[in-house]
Amino acid sequence: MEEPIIRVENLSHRYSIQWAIRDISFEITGNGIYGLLGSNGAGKSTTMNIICGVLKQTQGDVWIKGINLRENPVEAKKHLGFLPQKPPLHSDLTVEEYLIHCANMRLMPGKEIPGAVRDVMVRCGISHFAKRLIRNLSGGYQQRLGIAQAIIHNPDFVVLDEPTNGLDPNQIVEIRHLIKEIAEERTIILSTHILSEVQATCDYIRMIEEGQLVFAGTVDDFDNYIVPDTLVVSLINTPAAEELKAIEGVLGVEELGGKNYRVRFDDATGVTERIVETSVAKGWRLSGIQVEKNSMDSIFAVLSKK
Ligand SMILES: Nc1ncnc2c1ncn2[C@@H]1O[C@H](COP(=O)(O)OP(=O)(O)OP(=O)(O)O)[C@@H](O)[C@H]1O
Repeated sequence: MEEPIIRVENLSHRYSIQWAIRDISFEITGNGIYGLLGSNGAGKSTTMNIICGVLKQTQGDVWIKGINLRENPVEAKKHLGFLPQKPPLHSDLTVEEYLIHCANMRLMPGKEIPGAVRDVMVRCGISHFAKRLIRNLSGGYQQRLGIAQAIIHNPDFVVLDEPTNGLDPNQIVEIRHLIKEIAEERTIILSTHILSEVQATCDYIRMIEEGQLVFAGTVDDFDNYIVPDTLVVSLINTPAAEELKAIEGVLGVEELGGKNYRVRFDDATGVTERIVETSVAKGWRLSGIQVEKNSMDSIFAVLSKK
């Protein structure tokens, strides 16, 4: 069986008496972008800091490519890149000097460093700023450099903490594009509390609430976590709500104004068929019928029990 890129087993941590995270277990085998979701104080940073070897857990274990992070941190971290919320940039260095410094910190062999720096600058679209002081870069380019330092040693696993925080809308689009590109060859865990970011960027979701894992699945699984129970129906020759309510399987009808009705049901397929048939029989002239999906916000609220 394929070795997971990361395996987290029964991870628990307490700062003082209160547990910040409790018994979190998951593993990731394939490439792609995993969104780490959770409300404020849910335990995301604690989990990420442990996974990145910045914080020592109270209990449990983390393996990166089969290497135990607690027992063999230097080896495990060779496969790991990390961009904290505040990128660890040195404003008085140039882009190139800083990346050489990062490569040295990563214990890369000296002869590999110039090539690696060149490659990562091309990859992250910052080659033209190689000689520029970091303090003179815009926020978007500083974030590109933050991503470059996280992947300079070509790790299989990269953790990004709120990577688009503080960027303007154009920079956000560019950084998301870059993250998707680098995820083609590696696994990324991306922490965010912006649900539209998860929808735009991630393939999978892990959600933590009150220190426990409450969801693990694809973005589609998350989207469909609450089974829809309403349809929006548009009828050109508007009937009285009672007529719709009389259709078998319809549990309630709300008039939305114009030609639209919200219909609550117990079985989507059966009710849709019966509404279409009744509309034809009664000449209502159906112009639209669609199941109403729950928004990611409402699913997030249910999972975080708010
Ligand atoms: N250094 C610390 N000392 C004591 N308690 C802490 C410390 N850091 C975090 N906590 C507590 O641990 C719990 C989890 O916090 P954590 O920062 O991991 O959550 P989070 O999901 O990252 O939140 P946010 O989105 O607000 O950053 C919270 O109750 C928090 O108050």
